[in-house]
This record gives sequence, C-alpha cells and structure tokens, in this order.
Amino acid sequence: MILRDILGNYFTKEKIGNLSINIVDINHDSRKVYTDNMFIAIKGFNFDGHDFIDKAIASGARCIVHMDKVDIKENVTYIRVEDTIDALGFFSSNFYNHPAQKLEIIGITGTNGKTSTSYYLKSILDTAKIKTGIIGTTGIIIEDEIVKMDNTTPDALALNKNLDNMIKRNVKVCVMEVSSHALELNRVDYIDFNIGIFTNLTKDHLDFHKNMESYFNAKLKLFYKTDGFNIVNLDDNYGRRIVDIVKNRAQLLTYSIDNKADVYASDIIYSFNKVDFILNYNGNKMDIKLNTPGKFTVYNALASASCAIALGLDLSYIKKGLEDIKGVKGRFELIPTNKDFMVIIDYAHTPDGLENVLKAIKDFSLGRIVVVFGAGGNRDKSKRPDMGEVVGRYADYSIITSDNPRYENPKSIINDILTGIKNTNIEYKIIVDRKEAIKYALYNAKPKDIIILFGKGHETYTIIDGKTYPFDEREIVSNCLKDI
Ligand SMILES: CC(=O)N[C@H]1[C@@H](OP(=O)(O)OP(=O)(O)OC[C@H]2O[C@@H](n3ccc(=O)[nH]c3=O)[C@H](O)[C@@H]2O)O[C@H](CO)[C@@H](O)[C@@H]1O[C@H](C)C(=O)N[C@@H](C)C(=O)N[C@H](CCC(=O)O)C(=O)O
Ligand SMILES: Nc1ncnc2c1ncn2[C@@H]1O[C@H](COP(=O)(O)OP(=O)(O)OP(=O)(O)O)[C@@H](O)[C@H]1O
Ligand SMILES: N[C@H](CCC[C@H](N)C(=O)O)C(=O)O
Ligand SMILES: [Mg+2]
Repeated sequence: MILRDILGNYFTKEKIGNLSINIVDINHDSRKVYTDNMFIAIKGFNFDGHDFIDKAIASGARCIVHMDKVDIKENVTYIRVEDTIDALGFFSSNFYNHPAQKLEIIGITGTNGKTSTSYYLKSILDTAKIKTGIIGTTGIIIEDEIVKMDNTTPDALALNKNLDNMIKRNVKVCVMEVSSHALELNRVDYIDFNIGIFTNLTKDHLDFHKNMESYFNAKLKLFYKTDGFNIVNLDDNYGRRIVDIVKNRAQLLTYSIDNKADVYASDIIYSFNKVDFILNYNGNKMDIKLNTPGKFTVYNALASASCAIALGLDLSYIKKGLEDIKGVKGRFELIPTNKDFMVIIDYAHTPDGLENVLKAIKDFSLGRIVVVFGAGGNRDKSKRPDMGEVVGRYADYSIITSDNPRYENPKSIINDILTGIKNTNIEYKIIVDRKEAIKYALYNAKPKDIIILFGKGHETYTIIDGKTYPFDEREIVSNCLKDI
C-alpha cells in the first residue's frame, strides 16, 4: 500500500521524505522487519523501539514512525507522531482495510469465564452454520487451525492482520476475549465492536491496575466501544454498575441467576459432572443440559445464549449448541484414570475461580478433595493469600507448588499463599517442583479422592527464570497412572 494511504488523515507532527513509496508490511519488532516495511517504534515496559531504528533500517525498513527526535537517513521516510501505540492502531487498521468493520466483532471481558464463554458461543454459532473465529487465551482459532499467541488479546497490528485473515477465510463472526491489559494499553482502540459481554469482576491483575476501581474502569471501556448490544451479568456488583453507566448508549441485554434479568436461569439442578437448568427469555422457556458442572458454567451459558439472542438467532440453536459442548481444554477437564480416584485439570488462577470450581464439586464429593496449586510469578501478589484461604476452606488436603514462577523465587510465591492457607485448618504439604507435586498427589491417592490440578489449564509449558520449558500435566498424569 502507498505510504500516503496508510497515513490517511492521521495527525502527524512532522513528515520527512517520500510519501509515495510502497509499503509491503508494518512491524513494531525490528527482528521481524524486512524489505519495504514500515517500522513503528514503541516504548514498551522493557525496551524502547527507538533503540532499534538503525537495525530496522538495516533490515529494509523504508519508513520509520517515531515519537522522539531521531537521526535522519537518506532514502528513508520519517513520520513523527504524538503516540506511536495510537499510530500502530490507526495505521494497522488502514493497512488491512479496516477488517473489524467487515466482521461482526463480539468482545468478551471480565475476570473469569472469557475463554469458556467464547467457546460456548462458537458452538452455538457453529450449530447455526455461521463461520466463527476466536481470538483469546488459547490462541487464534479459524476452523480446525489454532495459532498460539503470546497474549490473550494481541496488539493492534496482530489483531488487524488476523481479522483480515479471518475475512479472507470467509469468517463472519469473530469472538474476541478483551483483557483489561488490552483495554488499558490501547490494543483495541481502533477496533469496532458490535457486541460487548461482561462476565464478572473479582481480584486479579492488581499488580498492573493497582486497585479494583481502575481495573473496573479498564473493563468499562469496552462498553463504550460497542454499536450493537452490551450484554451484562446482573448478579455481579460491577455488572450492575456497568448497566447504570452505559444503559443509554447501546442496546442492553442482561442475564442472571439470582435476579430477574432479560435472560435468566431457573430450576437449576446441580450434579457432579453436569448441570441442568431452564433458560428463560421473553416468555420462552427452554431446558438446557450442560456437560460441565457448577453455577459458573450456567453463567457462561447465559452469557453466550444472550449474545446469540442479540444476534437474532433462533433459540433452538442455543440449546443444541450448548448441549453439544463436550468441554473446553483445561477448564474442568476430567482426565480418565481407570482407577478409584479422579483427576481434574482446571485453569482457575484467581480466588473467585478456585471458589467456583470447589463449590461446584463440594456437595458431590464422596472422598477427599485434594488440590495441587500455586500462583503465577510476576503477577498480582495480593491474590495469593486469598487463593490459599479459599483452598483451605473448601479442600481436604492441598499440595502447594509452583505455577509459572517467571522471574520470582517459587518459594516466596508459596510463602504468600501460606499466609492465607494458614488461616484455615487444612492439612497441606509444600512441594516446589510441580511435577513432583502432581506425582505425590497421585501416588498417595485414596479411594474416591478428587485430585484437582489448578492454574495451568490448557498450558503445555512452564515459565521459569523467564525461559519456557515443555510441561504438559496430561502427560505427567498419564505417566504416573502407568505406575499406579
Ligand atoms: C506488560 C505487557 O502487556 N507487555 C506487552 C508489551 O510488551 P513490552 O511493553 O514488554 O514490550 P518490550 O519488550 O518492552 O518492547 C518494546 C518495543 O520494542 C520492540 N523491540 C524489542 C526488542 C527488539 O529487539 N526489537 C524491537 O523492535 C518490541 O517489538 C516492542 O514494540 O507488548 C508486547 C507486544 O504487544 C506484548 O506481547 C507484551 O505482553 C506480555 C507478553 C505480557 O505478558 N502481557 C500480559 C501482562 C498481558 O497482556 N496479559 C493479558 C491477559 C491477562 C488475562 O489473562 O486476563 C493479555 O491480553 O495477554
Ligand atoms: N463465569 C465464571 N465465573 C467464575 N469462575 C469461572 C467462570 N468460568 C470459568 N471459571 C473458572 O475460571 C477458570 C478460567 O476460566 P476461563 O479460562 O474461561 O476464564 P478467562 O476469563 O478466559 O481467564 P483469563 O483471564 O486467564 O483468560 C476456569 O478454569 C474455571 O475454574
Ligand atoms: N492469563 C492469566 C492466567 C495465567 C495463569 C497462571 N498459569 C499464571 O501463570 O499465573 C494471566 O496472565 O494472569
Ligand atoms: Mg481467557
């Protein structure tokens, strides 16, 4: 695309050089730049992209977008802007011809349930034969292809590139998890959403947002960006605040279990590995049987059903779509053991996530609930004691271990968890090495035990000292089972 067209009417502070050059790609990472690229210098948390401008030019960049004063070289065009992250959003959208405007984009935000809700929604849309792509924690999904990404919500460049790819592959609806980081770090500023979904807000990411109010304000931004419906959980205190704040700006659809919302669940029957309920909407009643247990599962089903209703789908697709779901990888995933105890892998990594899953099984357990868990390093420290306390309240035995220590000392993460678990009477053991912790739980299993491995869910790696190593809990469990 001709550079002048990429710039469009964007406000620039200074332009030096030829604006008629052809740009074949945009990059903000000098390591990915090649001939005839535009390089956008971003100031990040670790590096300043301005330090890589020479490297980008050496690799073939013909246009540099920057904020700071830079040395001017021949045959390179320089565009100085106020904010390069904002420019990345605008230029990427222009370069890919505004893909977000051509797709139905559904954004899901909230502390827990985003990935699960996105898969539930996709199942409903698949049933209605509407081609759907997903962007989220498990990667970018189009048909059977899954491309893993570093982020739940990627940066504006990757977003536009992947949305464009979805259009080329005839996708009609994109269901996107929108993290609070993405909203705060301007990754979705130039993405137009048709529908926004709010799941819930509980303690997480306070390392980044500092307090619940700014975490809430980050999430709130999504509901100012929608032009169709805002879909909100009315049982959540923050959900009710969102309703009050945005009720007049887009159409609103609420869902609930404990309150009378537009879409609500009644007659819920909980079981160990499933949950049945009646979905009520506008005088219609429909019984739904889900293959995952718990109240949280009903919420995820209601959120996705409300979205299908907002899209104008027939209610029969909702029932079939939800009942067809066998499960989502790493979300209450039952691992076959062929033994007299049970193993579950689940991604809960917040106090609320842990509590929801533990509550769901507590009434149905016939033996002990044994929890193997840790907490991520270089992430919210304030949630760790609360996680310990929740496990202590609901489980019968716990092995406290590591979960992606990143650059932190795993022992000090465990100590943070201990300050909470010590407020309870649970018996526990510390085994820093997660593989050993899992082995211990399995080798010492008693009949009817439910062993839950929390925190890693779908992840097949572990991050220690900033390095990523293969780590698949399914594999570890299956190897242990051979010896038992
Ligand atoms: C804190 C944070 O969000 N960081 C994101 C940020 O990285 P950064 O600011 O550290 O970037 P940097 O490494 O300093 O680099 C600055 C610039 O220099 C460039 N560079 C760097 C090195 C080089 O040799 N050449 C070069 O050009 C980089 O391409 C970049 O443009 O920009 C990167 C590219 O977009 C992101 O991948 C990265 O997410 C990191 C991996 C991350 O862990 N983020 C987490 C906190 C996050 O965003 N999580 C949420 C999910 C939360 C949830 O589960 O709810 C998410 O949406 O993923
Ligand atoms: N609606 C919900 N409310 C509370 N907890 C939930 C809910 N749905 C799922 N969970 C629990 O939280 C865990 C994570 O669920 P899921 O991956 O769907 O959330 P997420 O919002 O995508 O998380 P992330 O922010 O890491 O992407 C699940 O494994 C389950 O234990
Ligand atoms: N996506 C979330 C959850 C990661 C879960 C856990 N495995 C960890 O490393 O903390 C985050 O970035 O906080
Ligand atoms: Mg997710």
